Amino acid sequence: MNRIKTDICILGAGSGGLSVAAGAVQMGASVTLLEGGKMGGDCLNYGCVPSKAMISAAHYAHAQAHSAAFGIANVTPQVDYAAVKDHVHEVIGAIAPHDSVERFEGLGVNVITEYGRFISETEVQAGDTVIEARRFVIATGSSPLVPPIEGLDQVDYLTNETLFDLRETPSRLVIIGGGPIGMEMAQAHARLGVPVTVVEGDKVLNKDDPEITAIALERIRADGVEIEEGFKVVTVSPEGGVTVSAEDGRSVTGSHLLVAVGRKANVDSLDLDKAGVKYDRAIKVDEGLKTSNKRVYAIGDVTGGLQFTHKASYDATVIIKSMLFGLPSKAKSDHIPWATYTDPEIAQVGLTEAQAKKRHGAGVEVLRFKFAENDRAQAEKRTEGLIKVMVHKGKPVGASMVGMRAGELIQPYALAIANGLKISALTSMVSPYPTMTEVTKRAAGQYYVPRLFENDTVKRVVGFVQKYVP
Ligand SMILES: Cc1cc2nc3c(=O)[nH]c(=O)nc-3n(C[C@H](O)[C@H](O)[C@H](O)COP(=O)(O)OP(=O)(O)OC[C@H]3O[C@@H](n4cnc5c(N)ncnc54)[C@H](O)[C@@H]3O)c2cc1C
Ligand SMILES: NC(=O)c1ccc[n+]([C@@H]2O[C@H](COP(=O)([O-])OP(=O)(O)OC[C@H]3O[C@@H](n4cnc5c(N)ncnc54)[C@H](O)[C@@H]3O)[C@@H](O)[C@H]2O)c1
Repeated sequence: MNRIKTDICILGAGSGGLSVAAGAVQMGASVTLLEGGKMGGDCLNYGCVPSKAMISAAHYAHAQAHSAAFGIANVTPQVDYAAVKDHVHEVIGAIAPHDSVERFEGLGVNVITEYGRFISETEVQAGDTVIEARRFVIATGSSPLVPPIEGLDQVDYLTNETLFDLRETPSRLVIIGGGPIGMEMAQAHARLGVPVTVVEGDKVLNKDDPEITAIALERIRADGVEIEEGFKVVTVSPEGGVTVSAEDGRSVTGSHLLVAVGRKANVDSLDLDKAGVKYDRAIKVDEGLKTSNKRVYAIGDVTGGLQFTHKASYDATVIIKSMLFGLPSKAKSDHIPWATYTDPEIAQVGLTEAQAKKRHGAGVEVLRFKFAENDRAQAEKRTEGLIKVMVHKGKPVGASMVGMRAGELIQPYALAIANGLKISALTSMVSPYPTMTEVTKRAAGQYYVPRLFENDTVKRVVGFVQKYVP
């Protein structure tokens, strides 16, 4: 058995682990990084990257079939599903060098391509190496949750770990779960010509503001996605390919089944008890992302909560400050945005309207601005869209958005909320015309409409100045 000593040992080379490794080694710490699966983790190999690459292919298919409004004849897209998957893997391949063993070794990180598990409070074993470290970082991510639904183990089903390797075109895709994975993949497949049914136990996209999601759902349904809400799957059978059935007797049959019902933290093989690290469904961390063993941090999906790539990278910045410089550092979550890449996209930062009213009561003002009033949206014929901004004491506390590229357009509000800026910071920004981002400024401008345009005092002052000031 080899024994090595290092300042920082990181378990998992996904978004969180790689961010810690790159930051810590370049600031002078000795770093050992363990990865038993693929470098880049879920995001690169089975998550964000392949899903967005598929969505991009679906966008081109949809555009071919919907160009007549611009004076260009619609054509029926000739989709080669296997070639779409080639494109997906090309994109993964293009990004992979950035996350590779070679790049990280080049930065000075000691990379061990093995899974690690704790053997004591200060040691981890990976293959035939025992690593003793000053600090450990658990960044082992999450896996698709496969619920104990009767009959599910009797059929072939897909998850995000296998979907992007499927090369035969489904004749009908049934998706269990109408969260972001389910809805992004449903619309992408529908646009690529695959009939799709989503079955959802609750409401689809239920973590977002319903006024916002209703606008996206209109277009998703128009693309041909069938949605069955209140359809909690209780049995699955191989009948007719694959059939899912709900408690109330409804059933849906397809050729392929995608299970997208949430995530399970990767804690099982870590021997956390030997490290004195407490966990239940996820690893428990304090505000500084330390576990119950103060030498061990946990970041990203394995801690539950918001499960996004940018959240895992943010967690990395929080712990680097405390591990490398011994400074106090606390993770916040109010300023973490998210976007769901349906078309139109849905984006959120801070509080939704319901959350803001619950937290701040009647003191919350909700500003609204429709994309239809934006000239660029008119030129693009993408007028379906809405931004809502929740303001408390002159500061935005949340923004919810639906519309073309909402994931990009939400960012001025992510900046404002992260830095506690006033709504006037948004209105004093000058946006180039004609851009979609003008909607963010125009929404903020609504704050001043009653204060400036519907205000008798302002009118009196202006009248006085016009009459008496030369
Ligand atoms: C289909 C899909 C689409 C998504 N789209 C988006 C998106 O558009 N935007 C977004 O922000 N987020 C998206 N996400 C979420 C995002 O992928 C995750 O939040 C992110 O990957 C979490 O990063 P992480 O570092 O915590 O974990 P991961 O990226 O999962 O990395 C964990 C790594 O740890 C390794 N590992 C596990 N156990 C051990 C061990 N014992 N020793 C060593 N290594 C170990 C694993 O092999 C893995 O490589 C998506 C997820 C899915 C499934
Ligand atoms: N654009 C993005 O940033 C993006 C995209 C995809 C995934 N993700 C991340 O991955 C996570 C997981 O996504 P997800 O869509 O798998 O999970 P999710 O938890 O967001 O949604 C799962 C859905 O499945 C439903 N469900 C559960 N059991 C069911 C049953 N038996 N029958 C019918 N419906 C059932 C739930 O009610 C829920 O709405 C997300 O929360 C997010 O953090 C992010």
